[in-house]
Amino acid sequence: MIKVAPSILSADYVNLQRDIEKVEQGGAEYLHIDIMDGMFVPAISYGPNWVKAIRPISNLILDVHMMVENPERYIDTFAEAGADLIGVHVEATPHIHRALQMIKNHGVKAEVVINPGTPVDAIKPVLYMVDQVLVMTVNPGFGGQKFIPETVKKIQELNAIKKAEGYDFDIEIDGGVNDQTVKGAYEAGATVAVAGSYVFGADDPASRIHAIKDATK
Ligand SMILES: O=C(CO)[C@@H](O)[C@H](O)COP(=O)(O)O
Ligand SMILES: [Fe+2]
Repeated sequence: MIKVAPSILSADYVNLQRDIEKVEQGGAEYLHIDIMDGMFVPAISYGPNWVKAIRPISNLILDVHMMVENPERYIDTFAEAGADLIGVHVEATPHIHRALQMIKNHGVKAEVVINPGTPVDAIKPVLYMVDQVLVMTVNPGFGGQKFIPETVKKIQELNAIKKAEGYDFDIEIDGGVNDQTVKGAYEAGATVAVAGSYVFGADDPASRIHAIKDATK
């Protein structure tokens, strides 16, 4: 069964604690926090103070997805704010190995992220050192977009490398995930599903978490 990471990008910010409690009680394992800098992606979302504020009110794994140019500038700040896992895009820095090393030096789980247009080959040299790979299933920047089915082939390719090399990283998917789109990705090897609008778009987010999990039994 896949692990679920609700993305607070689609939560009700005025009632954030209530929404976080709903997904925690609903069986989610992670809480996905999208950091957007207005440069790597057009939108600006929120920063490390949100991670710091959420840390004491939740036991969920705080999964920080940095959509930030040159993420090395802010890794220390997010680690100190209480992130459990930090993801950096291979497209956002010429120093992906250094960025991942910085995350690991804090004792925080390190994730490398690839956009739909980036081949798995681009991250092969760092796969030995990561705890999680995030395969974007939409182009990053906004919630509520449509799942790109062609990305499933990349999950398969990554899973084949994982098995051949004996790596034990998780494979996360992010974008357009619901109880239908998650199926093919899960069969291809995805182990963690981010879902924003699908989960928080319902009056009862727990039912949507269960639907994703039931689809991957
Ligand atoms: O990183 C991103 C978007 O760039 C995501 O984490 C979104 O928050 C996913 O939203 P949905 O596609 O599930 O609505
Ligand atoms: Fe994300």
